[in-house]
Amino acid sequence: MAGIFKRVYDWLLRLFWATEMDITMIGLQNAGKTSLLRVLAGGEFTLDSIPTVGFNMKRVQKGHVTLKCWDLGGQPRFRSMWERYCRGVNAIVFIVDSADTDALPVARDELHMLLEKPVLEGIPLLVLGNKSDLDEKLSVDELIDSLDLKSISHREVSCYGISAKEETNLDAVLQWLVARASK
Ligand SMILES: Nc1nc2c(ncn2[C@@H]2O[C@H](COP(=O)(O)OP(=O)(O)OP(=O)(O)O)[C@@H](O)[C@H]2O)c(=O)[nH]1
Ligand SMILES: [Mg+2]
Repeated sequence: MAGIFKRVYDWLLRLFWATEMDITMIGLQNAGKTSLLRVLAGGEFTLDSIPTVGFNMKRVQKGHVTLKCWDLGGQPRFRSMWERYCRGVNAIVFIVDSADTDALPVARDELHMLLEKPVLEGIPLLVLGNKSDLDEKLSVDELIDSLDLKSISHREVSCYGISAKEETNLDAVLQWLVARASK
């Protein structure tokens, strides 16, 4: 019975208070952006995910909020597009493979270079250390240090550990994003 009330309540919220927000997901190749988006959108996790060429877009529904998620290719040849797709969005999600310590210095440099662009000033940033299911993963504190997140100013910054594979902490990700819908 409670389930029916919840569905009717969500439907009324959507009807009278529908909100759409833009989210851009960036990060180096193989971080797990496309895998995360696929799982958030209700799809299955696959180990043989194909590298993104250009970008991919999916809508994710969370209550009355529709998250329009732009998932960009992370290979070097696509990184020059990141800035364009980050302009004017409600939040930027930067994803790293938390078990790939060799890639972190490059990820840090790419992130800081992007955030220096004046046009992106103030846009909230959510950093996700993906693949927390792997033994070699770094902790959130280690990620904050490796990516030098404490030096970032003039914007909100949060960092979570997640696993797209095991669907760990994904609800916290959606809640964080939805809370930035009207900002
Ligand atoms: N163990 C584990 N593997 C993951 C996880 N998320 C993604 N992967 C794997 O990591 C690889 C890369 O995933 P993608 O989602 O294609 O990575 P991407 O960031 O979209 O890569 P580009 O599109 O090239 O930028 C795939 O083999 C995925 O199966 C995770 O949470 N845990
Ligand atoms: Mg991809």
